[in-house]
Amino acid sequence: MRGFYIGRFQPYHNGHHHMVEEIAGEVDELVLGIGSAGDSHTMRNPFTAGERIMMVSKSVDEFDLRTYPVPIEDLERNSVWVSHVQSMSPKFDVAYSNNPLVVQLFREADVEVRSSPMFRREVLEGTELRDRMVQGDDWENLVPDAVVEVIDEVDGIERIRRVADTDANGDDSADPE
Ligand SMILES: Nc1ncnc2c1ncn2[C@@H]1O[C@H](COP(=O)(O)OP(=O)(O)OP(=O)(O)O)[C@@H](O)[C@H]1O
Ligand SMILES: NC(=O)c1ccc[n+]([C@@H]2O[C@H](COP(=O)(O)O)[C@@H](O)[C@H]2O)c1
Repeated sequence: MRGFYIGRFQPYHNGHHHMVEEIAGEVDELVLGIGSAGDSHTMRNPFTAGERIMMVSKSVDEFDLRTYPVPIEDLERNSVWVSHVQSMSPKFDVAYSNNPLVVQLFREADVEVRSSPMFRREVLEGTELRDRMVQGDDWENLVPDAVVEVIDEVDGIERIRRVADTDANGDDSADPE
């Protein structure tokens, strides 16, 4: 059986990792949808699809599970989003998500969806992690080691601080100076 799990993974954290570990006990193969793939260099979406593919691929290497990372760009129309996902992904039998909109769209398209309880959500939340990176607070123990390595390789902390500064000044444009 093949599953599908989508997230923005900005960054991929231990909550996502815990979910993949649980999913690994239920499926033989898993497609990892890298959501909002066209977005990067903003406070909400600092990392590129390629960088997120590295985070996810290196992290899930420790599980006995074949995975396929697939970047999925956003669409203006929710009503055709499931078809868009299916057009980009290997075929899957079941979708995993805790995001209410994603759950609703898959169910309306008659795709089986499974949700799970949130794991340590008080700290394992992308928004919280990005805030910690900007503030200089501890975040490294909330993500797999491989994610620390990737963020280091791409100078991610420097980037997120710069974009936080840009966002705070109300400037959405990428100003290379
Ligand atoms: N701590 C967690 N435990 C279990 N599932 C989680 C946890 N955090 C996120 N998820 C689920 O993983 C999927 C992808 O989440 P996403 O990449 O948006 O992370 P997030 O932590 O919610 O980030 P953000 O704060 O940036 O929105 C969603 O289905 C989400 O509900
Ligand atoms: N219309 C659309 O493009 C559409 C609809 C539902 C979810 N999504 C995407 O799916 C992903 C869901 O992941 P999260 O659970 O991390 O929010 C996000 O990247 C979100 O933008 C896109």
